[in-house]
Amino acid sequence: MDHILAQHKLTLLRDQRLSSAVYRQLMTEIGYILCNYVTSDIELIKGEYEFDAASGLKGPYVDQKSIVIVPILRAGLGLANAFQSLIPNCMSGHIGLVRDHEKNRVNIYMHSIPVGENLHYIILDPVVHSTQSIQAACRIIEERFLHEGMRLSFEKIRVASVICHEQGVANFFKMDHFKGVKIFTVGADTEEDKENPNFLYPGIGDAGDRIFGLS
Ligand SMILES: O=P(O)(O)OC[C@H]1O[C@H](OP(=O)(O)OP(=O)(O)O)[C@H](O)[C@@H]1O
Ligand SMILES: O=c1cc[nH]c(=O)[nH]1
Repeated sequence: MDHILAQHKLTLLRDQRLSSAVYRQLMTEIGYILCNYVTSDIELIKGEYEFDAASGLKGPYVDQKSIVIVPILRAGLGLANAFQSLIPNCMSGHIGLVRDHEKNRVNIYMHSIPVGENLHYIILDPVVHSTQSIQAACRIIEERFLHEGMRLSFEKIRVASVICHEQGVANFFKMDHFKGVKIFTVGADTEEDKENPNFLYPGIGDAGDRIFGLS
């Protein structure tokens, strides 16, 4: 996402000296810009709203309930306020995941996902690294559809992120299973931290810990 203000704010987020308050604020500000981009190509269910009863004049409006934001806990919550501010009547789903570095997998500890025809899902996760977390999130949404006897088109899933690992995302797009998923990101790092390859370099640190005041 080539937006100069988003790039500027990503540069600031990379600063390890930031307080959690400033980190969260920057994350929210990036969230507003991301929300604008992520929703710009969604074929939303639009209608006409009569805003003047006397003249019968109408204008276009969006069926906000056709959008489901899905923050991946914890760090995805850092983007949720921005999306909820701009789409205040959207639905929210939640997916709780945590990476298990030793076993090289993610553990799912909760999920709550509304399902329906014509819904658009926006997965929120500031960091997309190996992509295991967004893969798990996509599969959970897919399974929820199957459970309800419906088939999910992955074209209905968008991912909003702040920083991605270039190689991780390239690998993700080679997987036929997730064909149709779009990832929106502000920056892409090519390197991992030499001392701890579970983190990107320069990255934005441990997003969950930094948002919630643990580092
Ligand atoms: O693409 P991946 O390799 O899966 O890594 C990205 C995930 O890792 C972090 O979450 P973490 O598991 O640390 O949990 P947290 O959000 O609770 O900190 C981050 O918030 C992403 O969800
Ligand atoms: O928070 C996170 C998660 C994965 N990789 C990172 O660099 N940061």
